[in-house]
Amino acid sequence: MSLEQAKQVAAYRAVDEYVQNNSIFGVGSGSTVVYAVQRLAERIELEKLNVICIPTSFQAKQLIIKHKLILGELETNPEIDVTIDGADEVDSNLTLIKGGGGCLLQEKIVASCSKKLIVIADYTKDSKKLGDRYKKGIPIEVIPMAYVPIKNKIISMFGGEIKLRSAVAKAGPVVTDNGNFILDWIFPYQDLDWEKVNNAIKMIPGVVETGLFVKMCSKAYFGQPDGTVVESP
Ligand SMILES: O=C(CO)[C@H](O)[C@H](O)COP(=O)(O)O
Repeated sequence: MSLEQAKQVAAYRAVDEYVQNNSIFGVGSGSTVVYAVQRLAERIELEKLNVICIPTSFQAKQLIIKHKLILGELETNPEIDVTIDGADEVDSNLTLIKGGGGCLLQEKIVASCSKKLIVIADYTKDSKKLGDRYKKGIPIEVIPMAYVPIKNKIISMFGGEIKLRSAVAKAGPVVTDNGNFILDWIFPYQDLDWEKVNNAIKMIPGVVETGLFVKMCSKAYFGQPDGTVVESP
């Protein structure tokens, strides 16, 4: 079974278990979420469900529109029943690294408004300790004018290495859906208190949000190479 199929089985399982009629649903971002929205659209059509979808990015909004689902916003629906989203790495405490796709700010806002955040991923994202699997670092969304001082401050506080994320089909940095830059912090591989690290980074002026999701995720589904799905916890 391919990695894509592993993503799909995890996504289908989560949507089947968590999406209910007359609910508000947060739509995460990334390649795994594409399968979740596919399944959601199938269920809505078959079961005639009433589900309002709140996007976490431009990509998520496009998916909602493409599948002709009901598009909502936090202004009118500030309380979300469940959000299903991908992750770059999930440790044994369900602490997440997110933002590999650059959408961490809106993902965290929507997750913070959700009664439940459910993660869907393939088996390569399932780790014991952050840094075991995802080697690109923790994404940090920053105000462009402040990226150099922020980079220096994080390195002097915690060490490691920081790269300004570069765009692929454009010269220069990635600019997020919110007009900001992304720093990828390759942190020293050691036992860190992620809640403290997250709070300390967030206190630096110019930091908008980090891709560290601590105590936010209720459950993770990992699609396996044999087509089964492993749940955590
Ligand atoms: O945090 C994210 C985007 O900001 C994604 O959820 C994360 O990068 C996982 O993406 P994929 O499902 O493509 O592996």
